[in-house]
Amino acid sequence: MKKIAIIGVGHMGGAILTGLAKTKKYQLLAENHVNKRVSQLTDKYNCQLVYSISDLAKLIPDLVVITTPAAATMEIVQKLTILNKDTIIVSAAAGHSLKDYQAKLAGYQIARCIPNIPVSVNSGLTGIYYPDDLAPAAKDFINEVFHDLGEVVEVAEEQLSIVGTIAGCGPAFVDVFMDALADSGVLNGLARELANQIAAGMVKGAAQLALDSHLHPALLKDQVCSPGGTTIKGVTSLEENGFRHAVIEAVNAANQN
Ligand SMILES: NC(=O)C1=CN([C@@H]2O[C@H](COP(=O)(O)OP(=O)(O)OC[C@H]3O[C@@H](n4cnc5c(N)ncnc54)[C@H](OP(=O)(O)O)[C@@H]3O)[C@@H](O)[C@H]2O)C=CC1
Ligand SMILES: O=C(O)[C@@H]1CCC=N1
Repeated sequence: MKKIAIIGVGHMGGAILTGLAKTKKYQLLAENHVNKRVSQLTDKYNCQLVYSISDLAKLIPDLVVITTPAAATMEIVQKLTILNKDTIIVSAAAGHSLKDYQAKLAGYQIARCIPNIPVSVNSGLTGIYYPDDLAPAAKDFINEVFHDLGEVVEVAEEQLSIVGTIAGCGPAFVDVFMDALADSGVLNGLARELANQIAAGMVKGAAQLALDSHLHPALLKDQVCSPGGTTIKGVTSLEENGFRHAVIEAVNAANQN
């Protein structure tokens, strides 16, 4: 069984750990500060937790996934030179270029990715940048792991930021949308739980239809808007209130780093 280590078991690291645990394909390792939240999670998923990079190195992971805050990442990366040279490293931390990693980890196979939080339910979308000189076996293994967590989109490094903003930050934007939909349900007398269920189920179905049909979203929208009907009145209200502009501005705001 291949060993996968997560460094920094926060929201993202925990989501990856959770999704990978469900596959039962890998031996899972984790490194974090001493933290009850983390030990509870690693206990739940039978994942070996260590508190230092030197202890992690002794376990000889095949793949290390870095999910630490950007500000802490380079300090941690510096310590990774004690890992076995065959260890593949993939960083999910935003804010550092591949060159930054290569400068500190000469000779290692390294890639960058931006996953999203639905990896915890194996329905994620991960943008990955593979440098040209990455060994095919390393690329194949990273691909396999992130395919186990959902969809994978291979992108150039300069596209990783915007892909990561839409896919990585996007779940939060959709969550705000779902919460607002549920609020409107509650305003109209629905119980909160039912309103949440309806909002999430609707978003899931609309996304599935878009994926399965490959139709442009505008055409899908047209299918719902009956002439003179209720939906076009709602769409008109969204346009009047700058919904599209608000979404584009949100992505632009999040993409500034
Ligand atoms: N959240 C998301 O949806 C996504 C996040 N990312 C990226 O993932 C990274 C983490 O984000 P997120 O999970 O949201 O943040 P969190 O704050 O939830 O998690 C960070 C984790 O890293 C741990 N940590 C901090 N410093 C160290 C260290 N020196 N050594 C080991 N572990 C450390 C923290 O431990 P402790 O809490 O004990 O201090 C915590 O468990 C960021 O770089 C972010 O850009 C990328 C895509 C999506
Ligand atoms: O909020 C953040 O900075 C990270 C990057 C993508 C999603 N979460």
